[in-house]
Amino acid sequence: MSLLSVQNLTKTYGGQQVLKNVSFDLKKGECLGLVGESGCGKSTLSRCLMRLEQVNSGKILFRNQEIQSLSSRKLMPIRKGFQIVFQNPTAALNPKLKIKASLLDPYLQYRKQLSLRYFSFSSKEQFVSELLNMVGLPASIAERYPHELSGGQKQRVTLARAISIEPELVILDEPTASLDVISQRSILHLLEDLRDQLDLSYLFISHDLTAVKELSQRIMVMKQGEVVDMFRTEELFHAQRNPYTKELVSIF
Ligand SMILES: Nc1ncnc2c1ncn2[C@@H]1O[C@H](COP(=O)(O)OP(=O)(O)OP(=O)(O)O)[C@@H](O)[C@H]1O
Repeated sequence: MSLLSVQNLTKTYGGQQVLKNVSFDLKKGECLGLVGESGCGKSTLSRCLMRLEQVNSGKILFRNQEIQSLSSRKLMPIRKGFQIVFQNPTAALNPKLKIKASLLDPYLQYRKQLSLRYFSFSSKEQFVSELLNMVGLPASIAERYPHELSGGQKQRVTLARAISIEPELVILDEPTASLDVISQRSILHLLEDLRDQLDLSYLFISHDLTAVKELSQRIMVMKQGEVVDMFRTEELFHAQRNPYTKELVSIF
């Protein structure tokens, strides 16, 4: 069974069709990479999948359940199964909240529907420290504010927050784009570790074909709102690739 199934998704802004019949499946345990030039609709797709935007037509099925037009109340118990990590961790964290408050927020929101497998909750302090430990940060970070952290540390915090309710799927929308090369590498390694330890599936959106190649089992290529190519990662250099994929490969 597919964890996520997207069928003929269409999204229009004004008169501009930004997503054109986008269809794909993502299997449990899989990392599906998504690449394509700036403006091709990658972030719009991720916002539609998260139901931050309403689609014009098409279906989004999570665990075989249609979610594209569910009410907020009906979506709530399903919504805990998928989380998103954005490109800019500074914008994703409330500057007025200490890290511990940001980390507790999703748990407190969903606690009635949660039965945790990997984390335990005996106290707020212990839970926050377990989360920080999972993303390679010291427990003392809990008492700090976002502006007291580096970009790499902030992205680790947003990852800790995303995994705190043990989702099955995490949408990674260019999670390393705002970081320096060394921090990018360590976040990629962390993503690999978290996937293995927490049995996660990823939709990994990135401009960085090298990073996508490293983390993903399959790669999907978008151009001007359409999926133009989809293949197993080891087939990236095969002759039958779409000309646009070949163009992307030649840049890297
Ligand atoms: N809220 C909006 N209102 C109107 N147009 C929008 C809106 N959001 C995105 N667009 C347009 O939709 C198209 C796709 O944008 P989107 O941000 O999804 O691309 P992207 O592939 O994620 O780009 P990047 O890699 O630069 O983040 C662009 O032409 C953009 O201008």
